[in-house]
Amino acid sequence: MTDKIVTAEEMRHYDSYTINTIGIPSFVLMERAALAVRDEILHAFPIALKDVVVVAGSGNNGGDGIAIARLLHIAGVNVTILNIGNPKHTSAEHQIQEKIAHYYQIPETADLTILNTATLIVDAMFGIGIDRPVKGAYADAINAINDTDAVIVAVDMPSGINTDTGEVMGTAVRATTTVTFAYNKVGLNKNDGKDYAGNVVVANDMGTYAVD
Ligand SMILES: NC(=O)C1=CN([C@@H]2O[C@H](COP(=O)(O)OP(=O)(O)OC[C@H]3O[C@@H](n4cnc5c(N)ncnc54)[C@H](OP(=O)(O)O)[C@@H]3O)[C@@H](O)[C@H]2O)[C@@H](O)CC1
Ligand SMILES: [K+]
Repeated sequence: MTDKIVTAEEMRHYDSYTINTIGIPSFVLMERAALAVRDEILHAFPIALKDVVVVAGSGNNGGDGIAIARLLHIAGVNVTILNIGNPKHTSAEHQIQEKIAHYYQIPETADLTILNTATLIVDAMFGIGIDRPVKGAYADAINAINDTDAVIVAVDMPSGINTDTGEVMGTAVRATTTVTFAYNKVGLNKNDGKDYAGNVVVANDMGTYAVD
């Protein structure tokens, strides 16, 4: 157990060392991340599981989200994936998660109105990889998430919150709970990030190696 609080760069360094030097495949880390979020959802929000929508961006945060959708689907939850990312920019891990989700026949849509029927929303748009202000369709999706009465579980970071400063980058998801991976993040503890994150759960058994 550690109370280490890290920046995006530190987290990327630890992830990279764990994957490239130690040799734990990134897909293993992604599955462990997804299992942690699934467990938190099933244990903390059993009464909000009627209609779950996973909002997935095109990077690895979105890949986590699609894995979470699969794990909830396997657990018998009615879950739909709302894809808001750019299909031309999907990460390798995200593409594999998509392929697996298709085999499981998990419903997918690009229609934001599905958010109005959601009892629980998993925010997997952007994690530590957000690098510019959120605009256009991405901002519309975040604002639509915030306009619902659903429980909102953010994956790693509330989308739109700067991992290092806690500042809102244009607009940001207001989460009920944020499940963050390996270590707490600076941006979950200062400025608006503190409020937008809601209850912060650190999934600290990821196996990520904290090398200097
Ligand atoms: N590394 C690991 O081993 C592990 C990582 N894990 C997970 O991966 C996450 C990090 O993944 P990541 O590095 O792919 O970044 P991520 O947060 O998905 O964002 C990049 C994407 O967002 C996009 N984008 C960014 N800003 C944008 C904007 N304003 N407006 C619009 N688009 C914007 C950007 O688009 P592009 O710049 O390509 O156009 C790209 O598609 C991390 O938080 C954790 O959840 C876990 O699985 C555990 C193991
Ligand atoms: K997120």
